[in-house]
Amino acid sequence: MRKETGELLERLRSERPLVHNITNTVVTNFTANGLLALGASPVMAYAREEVADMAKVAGALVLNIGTLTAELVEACIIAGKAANEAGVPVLLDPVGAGATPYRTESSLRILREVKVAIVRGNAAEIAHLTGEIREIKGVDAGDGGGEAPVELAVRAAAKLGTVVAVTGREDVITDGTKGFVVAGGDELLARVTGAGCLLTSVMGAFAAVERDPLRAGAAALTLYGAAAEAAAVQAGGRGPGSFQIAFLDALAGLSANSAGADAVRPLELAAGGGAR
Ligand SMILES: Nc1ncnc2c1ncn2[C@@H]1O[C@H](COP(=O)(O)OP(=O)(O)O)[C@@H](O)[C@H]1O
Ligand SMILES: Cc1ncsc1CCOP(=O)(O)O
Ligand SMILES: [Mg+2]
Repeated sequence: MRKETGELLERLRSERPLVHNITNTVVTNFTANGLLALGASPVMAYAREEVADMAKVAGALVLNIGTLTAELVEACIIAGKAANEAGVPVLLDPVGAGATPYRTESSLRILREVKVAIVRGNAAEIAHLTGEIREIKGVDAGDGGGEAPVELAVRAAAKLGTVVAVTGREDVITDGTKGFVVAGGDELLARVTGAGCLLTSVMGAFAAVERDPLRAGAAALTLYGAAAEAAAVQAGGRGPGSFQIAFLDALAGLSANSAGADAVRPLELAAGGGAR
């Protein structure tokens, strides 16, 4: 897996895939800079008049409802359908699902009308999409209720019929029957707004160069965690501001050897679908 992750990073850097983001007003600049630092080519395009044309020529489409409006949700659906027709992978970040009914309903509507390759969210957001209640405060997860994210991710993937990534201290990506658990990262990621949103877009960049969403997602999660660890060292305890800048540098500095040998392990599922 480590070798494959390095190869995917090299492929990404040579192909520089166009990632079409329909995202929120908080994280637009950070997302574009993070994708550029990694080696992808970001574009933000929201107008209903153009989203289908942009999505069709992109390597991946990332839908993010962080500052949703009725117009934005319509744009997501138009773009998502065009991407589906063109065979372009679509990712969804259901920011704040569960914080308000409108966020939950809009995420579920997108999932009904668009074939989504990967949904990535924190534990509270993913739980709310499956109809379970978890503590959520705006866009931030609570403590996750103590349950291992593996169980939640497996249940959500089965219920939503798509690959699901649940992130937090430990990350999980699964299609409900197999997947990966990824360790690493740094707590400072939770102190930088947009760290989750950028991660979903980074997963989009990998999905553009690797059609297996589990492998693409695992590579993105592994390298993102490695970049965070390098940035924390570089920031030297100065805090979230220094870390944010160091993190962009660390994304640019990722190499085939950056992924830790034991950062990612295959998800083992017991007979009957439960996690072991
Ligand atoms: N306590 C933590 N320790 C290490 N990494 C973390 C921690 N909390 C979040 N992360 C990382 O931060 C990134 C964003 O995840 P998360 O905070 O779950 O998303 P969101 O910002 O959407 O709530 C992921 O790479 C995740 O692994
Ligand atoms: C603070 C905030 N409010 C609406 S969207 C947003 C950004 C959320 O970003 P992330 O989920 O990546 O922390
Ligand atoms: Mg988020």
